[in-house]
Parts: sequence; C-alpha cells; structure tokens
Amino acid sequence: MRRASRRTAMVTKLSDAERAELLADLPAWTLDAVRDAITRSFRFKDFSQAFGFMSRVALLAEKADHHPEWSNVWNRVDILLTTHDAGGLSMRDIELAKAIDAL
Ligand SMILES: C[C@H](O)[C@H](O)[C@H]1CNC2=NC(N)=NC(=O)C2=N1
Repeated sequence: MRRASRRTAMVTKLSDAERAELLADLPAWTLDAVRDAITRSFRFKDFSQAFGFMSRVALLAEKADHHPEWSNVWNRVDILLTTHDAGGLSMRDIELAKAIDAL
C-alpha cells in the first residue's frame, strides 16, 4: 500500500546554475555527468563500521523516500545519488547528500 506520507510533488532536474551553487556546499561529492548523479566513496575501519553506516543511511533514505544506488565491498561504501522520477540530479539528491555528510 502506498504510504500517505509519500511525496507526490513534482520533482525536477536542477539547472546548471542551481547545481553549480548547490554542489559548492558538497565538496566531497563528484558529479557523474553520464548518469547525471553525484557520487561519494566512503572508507571505514572494517565491514562492521561500513554496515553500521549503511544502516544509518538506509533510515535517512526511508524517511526521505529517496534511496541511494550503492555498493559495499568490506570496508568501502560507494554511493550514487540521482532522482529516477526526474531522470537526473534534483534537490532530493542534494538534501540526502547533506544528511549523509552530517551523519
Ligand atoms: C514511489 C516512490 O516515492 C518513488 O519511487 C521514490 C522512491 N525512491 C526514490 N529514490 C530515488 N533515488 N529516486 C527516485 O525517483 C525515487 N522515487
């Protein structure tokens, strides 16, 4: 069943000017022009730390109803954020990246 809290507002891709300004606040993230996405790679002490981080990101993602594309290999977590509903980078990706950076 669709949750009542799911966002229904239209989500649009960021303009060139918007992304230039917004990405200045996310220096650790890299723009992937092919996917129209932002990416960041995280490294931890071990798998347990990496998976703990993924659990926290999963909770953020569920709360925002916006989910990362990601992979994990032992102590590494690679995250790619893009908005499937918009076909590219939107404000939702910026907001989730900021929330991840604040963990
Ligand atoms: C129905 C649901 O709200 C949508 O499918 C959400 C879920 N999570 C999502 N995550 C991402 N990254 N992009 C989306 O467009 C998206 N859409």
